[in-house]
Amino acid sequence: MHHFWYPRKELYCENVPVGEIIEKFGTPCYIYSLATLERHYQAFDQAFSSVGHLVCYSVKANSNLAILAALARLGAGADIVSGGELYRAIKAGIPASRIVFSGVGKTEAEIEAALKSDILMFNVESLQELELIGQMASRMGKEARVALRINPDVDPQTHPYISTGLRKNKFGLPLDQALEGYRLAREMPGLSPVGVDCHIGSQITELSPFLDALKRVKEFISQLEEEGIKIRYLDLGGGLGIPYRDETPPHPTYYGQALVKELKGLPYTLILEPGRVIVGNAGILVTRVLYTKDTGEKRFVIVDAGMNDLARPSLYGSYHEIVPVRREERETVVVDVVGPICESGDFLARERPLPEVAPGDLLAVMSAGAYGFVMASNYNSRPRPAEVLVKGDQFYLVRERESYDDLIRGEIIPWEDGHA
Ligand SMILES: Cc1ncc(COP(=O)(O)O)c(C=O)c1O
Ligand SMILES: N[C@@H](CCCC[NH3+])C(=O)O
Repeated sequence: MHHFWYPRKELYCENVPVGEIIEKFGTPCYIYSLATLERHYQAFDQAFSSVGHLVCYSVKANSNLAILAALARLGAGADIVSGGELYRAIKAGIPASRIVFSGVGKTEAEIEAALKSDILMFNVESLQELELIGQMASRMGKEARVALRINPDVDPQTHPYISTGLRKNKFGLPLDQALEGYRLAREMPGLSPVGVDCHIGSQITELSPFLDALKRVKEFISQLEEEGIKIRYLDLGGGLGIPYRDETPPHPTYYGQALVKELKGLPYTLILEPGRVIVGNAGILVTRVLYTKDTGEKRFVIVDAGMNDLARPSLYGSYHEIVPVRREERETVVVDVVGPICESGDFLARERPLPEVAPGDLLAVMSAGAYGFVMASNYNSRPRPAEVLVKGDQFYLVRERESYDDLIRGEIIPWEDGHA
């Protein structure tokens, strides 16, 4: 469910006509619905209300400060994967005591910042990282709370680029190495092994991979207990999918029920790291048609948003619904919707039936709230788009469109200003 709708002929976000926002801020433009975001967070949180739990929103999905601050107000924690995400989460008011730090390549500087902030837990992904965190914590007179991320070797049946829980993926540790890690963590003075972590992939649309992973995690925890290692936190990661087209992922309520059923009576605080399911359908990308052309071979709709603004179609062949901002009686034609980037792989949709459009028309690319702006780049020296948040009948600019000055910030010509 989301709050993008057509009360009459024009697309609205909550109670604001999308066209009105575009008149003010131009295209391309990401537009987010606060009501959708809040509703998704609350539905997800509610699904786990019968057990001790903490929802750590996965910042990588959409890290705009306003989005993070809105979630912070609802009591969300954060799943971060970099020093930059730590900085954002704290700036947005998410307490460090609700932050978990995942990722295979944490640097010393990032670990130090997280230790100084006293985050809830490090989700550790290698034995070398574990040792480094232990040494650094000891040096700083601290004890780092850690979980090892185990790789349960289950197939999440998602796009290979976003599957993370197979043995061949770079994420986590195989069970035997993880066990070794817990033994090490128990002995090292700077470490307190308090959790077990597992995340198997993203855009998962079935319950079974989650349940398979949980089964292996539970078996692993029993093994730990046999060794006298008792954990408090069970972090099951994120990954619940959303409908982009005709997928039918389980509703968070059923996902919650299924996991909770497996955990009833166990003395763990459950941590969840949802990203896409919270923010994916709370955002759209609005773009303007620049030109149309029919090459005889194909019909193209050339728009002002490209793969630099929304990478998912080019990167994964992902499907995003595209709808006209103004609905009119028009003939349906099959087109490729392409951007201005000089790459043949720059498309938002291929072979897509769409109502015929003309230059100047606005199109909305739906379900673009997750892994949209965060993956945008400046390729072809294109400033990244504006981001706008809608709340009821109000709308707020939450990130300015980048300027040409932003594009060259930090660049230096060595032979100017006496440099060389
Ligand atoms: C460790 C970790 N946690 C959480 C997430 C969030 O995943 P999703 O947006 O699919 O919920 C990801 C991304 O896949 C991740 O790598
Ligand atoms: N960027 C991916 C998801 C990656 C999840 C991060 N572990 C997507 O757009 O679907």
